[in-house]
Amino acid sequence: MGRGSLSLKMRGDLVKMLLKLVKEKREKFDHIVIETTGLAKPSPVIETFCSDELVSRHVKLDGVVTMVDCKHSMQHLNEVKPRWVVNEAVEQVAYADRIILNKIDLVNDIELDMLTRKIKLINGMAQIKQAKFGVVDMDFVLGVGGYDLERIESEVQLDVDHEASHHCEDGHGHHDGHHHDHTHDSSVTSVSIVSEGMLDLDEVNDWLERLVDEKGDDLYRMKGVISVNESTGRYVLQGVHSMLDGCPGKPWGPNEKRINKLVFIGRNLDEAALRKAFKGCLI
Ligand SMILES: Nc1nc2c(ncn2[C@@H]2O[C@H](COP(=O)(O)OP(=O)(O)OP(=O)(O)O)[C@@H](O)[C@H]2O)c(=O)[nH]1
Repeated sequence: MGRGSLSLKMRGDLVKMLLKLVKEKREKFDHIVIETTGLAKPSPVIETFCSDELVSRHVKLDGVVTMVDCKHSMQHLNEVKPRWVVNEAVEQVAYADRIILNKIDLVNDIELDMLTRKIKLINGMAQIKQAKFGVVDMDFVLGVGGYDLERIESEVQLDVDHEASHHCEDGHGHHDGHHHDHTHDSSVTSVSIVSEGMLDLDEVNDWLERLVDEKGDDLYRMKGVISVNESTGRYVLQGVHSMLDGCPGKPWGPNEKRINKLVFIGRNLDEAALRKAFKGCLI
């Protein structure tokens, strides 16, 4: 697909092409893989699947896979653009469900570690795999279920260490590196909240509706598994910009710790405000 943003015409072409494939060749494929150029913004392609009624009736967006060239991408991720210009490299990392760190043979361990940290600060949600010549298991890139509420649980695998690398309450010895990353950071980051406790579902809904109303454009993706005062007690959520989706998840086990896990990826996220709003929903 072409460069830059997906114009209305290109989006129309994409819709036409998808519908044609479905109509004429439905039995001949299991998946459709769309490869964008290195300069494409992912959100218009994603939106095409979520907002076009005909398309969403026939095909489902499985996930966004981003291939990162370890040798050259740090330079692109750090590129400072004018305020109104998006950094496509950052956007492509931010929207990804899966990230392949390719060409690891061309960088040393320190470079690889710095790049991995940089990427995790932008996207604390994606699963990351290292590769040479793009070799990864098929399962890593197909059948991802990145937008599937039933799969949210396995997608939001935040542990305490992971959490520590995403904000400044960090006592794990990589404080310096973390700080360093922040000072050069682009405005696209992840905020993850991992916390025990029960939440009032109505309050959560009010909070998130307000959030997407006010910040929908800047809120790229959101996923969460939370413990609530209703139904089975477990509730799963996912969102892209102003589209929010949620439903009860599988019940908590009798001895299972009820840990809320939420990840937000977006531009100019106000971490303190998100944490405060989360706390405000605790019962
Ligand atoms: N050493 C090394 N070379 C690689 C690896 N993967 C790809 N290459 C080589 O890098 C060169 C450029 O390939 P890519 O970076 O994949 O470029 P491309 O995907 O064809 O081009 P774009 O889609 O425009 O990025 C080719 O010669 C590949 O053989 C790798 O893991 N290690």
